[in-house]
Amino acid sequence: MSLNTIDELRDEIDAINLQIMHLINERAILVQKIGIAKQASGVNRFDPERERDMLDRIAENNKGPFQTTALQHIFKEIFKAGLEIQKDDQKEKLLVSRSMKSEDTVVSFGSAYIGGGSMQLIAGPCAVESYEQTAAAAREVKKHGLSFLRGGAYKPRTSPYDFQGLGLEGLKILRKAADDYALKAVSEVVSVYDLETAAEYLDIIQIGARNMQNFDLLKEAGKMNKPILLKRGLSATIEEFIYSAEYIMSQGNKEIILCERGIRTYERATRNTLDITAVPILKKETHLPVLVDVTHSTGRKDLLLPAAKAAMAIGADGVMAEIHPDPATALSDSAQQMDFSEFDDFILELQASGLLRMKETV
Ligand SMILES: O=C(O)C(=O)C[C@]1(C(=O)O)C=C[C@@H](O)C=C1
Repeated sequence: MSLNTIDELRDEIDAINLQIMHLINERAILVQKIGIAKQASGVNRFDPERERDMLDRIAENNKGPFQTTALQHIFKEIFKAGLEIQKDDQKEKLLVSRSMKSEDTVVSFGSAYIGGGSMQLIAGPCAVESYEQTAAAAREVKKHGLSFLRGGAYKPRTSPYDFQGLGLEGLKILRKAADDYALKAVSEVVSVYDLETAAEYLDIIQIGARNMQNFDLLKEAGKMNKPILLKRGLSATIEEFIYSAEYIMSQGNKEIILCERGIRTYERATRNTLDITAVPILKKETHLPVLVDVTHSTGRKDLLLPAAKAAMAIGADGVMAEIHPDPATALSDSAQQMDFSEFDDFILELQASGLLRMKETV
C-alpha cells in the first residue's frame, strides 16, 4: 500500500472521528436532559439496568471487526462520561455553588461579620473548663479587638474515658464569658438532641469534623435560624464537604461557614495534613466563607503562625486557634493551645505581616 493510500485512509478516519465526536456530544446533550429530569424526580443518576440494555443491544448488533467486549468497554466509558456531566451539572445547581450566587455570603453579627473580605480570628479554649478559665480567654480575645470566642462544651473524644466536656453547664459558662466581654460564642454541638438548647446560648453552632456527614444533624441544623460553622471531615473530599454544606442549606439555613481543619493522611509530622489549597477551591466552587483551623490541622504550636499566615495569604476569611490561660493543665489539647503570651506574639506577627488588620476584627 502506498503512502498516498495511507494518507487518503487517514483523511477518511479524520472525517469519521469528527462524526463520532459530534454524535457523542449530541448524545451527551440528551444525557444532560435525562440528568435534569432524574434530579427533579429524585432518581439516582447511575442506572445499571439501562446500561446493561444498551450494552446488550451493542452485542446483538455488532458485526465487527471490533470485538463486542472492546465496543462495550468504549460505551461504558461514554456512560461514565455522561454520569460525570450529570454530576457536574448537578453541582452547578447546588444552592451553595458559586454559579448559583456570584457574590460572597457574608454572615453578619451586628458590627462583626465573617466573609466578604473581612479577616476574622476565632479564638478560645479547646474546652470550657470553668468560668474563670473561659473568662480569662475571653478577656484576651477582647483585648486584641477580636469578636468571637470559641470553647468546647460537648467534646467528641477518641476515648470514652477522656474529658467529654461540661455539656449544658459549659454552654452557660461560655455564654456568660462571651456576654461579659461582648463577644460572640462559638461551640460544637454533637447531637441533634442538643441543637435547640445550644441555639439559646450560641451565636454560631459548630458541627465538627466527625459529624460532617451526620446527615440528620446537618438537616436539623439547616432548619435552625442560627449560623452554622461546618468543619471538613477527617477524610472527606472537598466534594463531600460541599455536599454536606448543601444538606444544611437545602433545609433553608443559608448562613454557613466552612472550616478546613486538616485531613487524615499518612503524614505523621503533623496531627492532620492542612489541605491549604482547599481554601481557594472552596472559595471558587462555593459562595461561602472559609476559615482554617490551625490548631486541629497542625497539632503543633510551632506551626500555628506559619499555617495562619498561609491561610490568610491564600484567601481564607479567617482562622481558628485555641488559647488557654495555662495549657499544661488543660483537660484537652494541652499541647496545642497557646498561652496568652504566645497568643500576643501570634497576633502581633499576623498584624506585622499585614494579614490581620485589627480594625476589621472589631
Ligand atoms: O438513561 C439514563 O438514565 C442516563 O442517565 C443516561 C446514561 C447514558 O449514558 O446513556 C447515563 C448513565 C446511566 O447509568 C445510564 C444511562
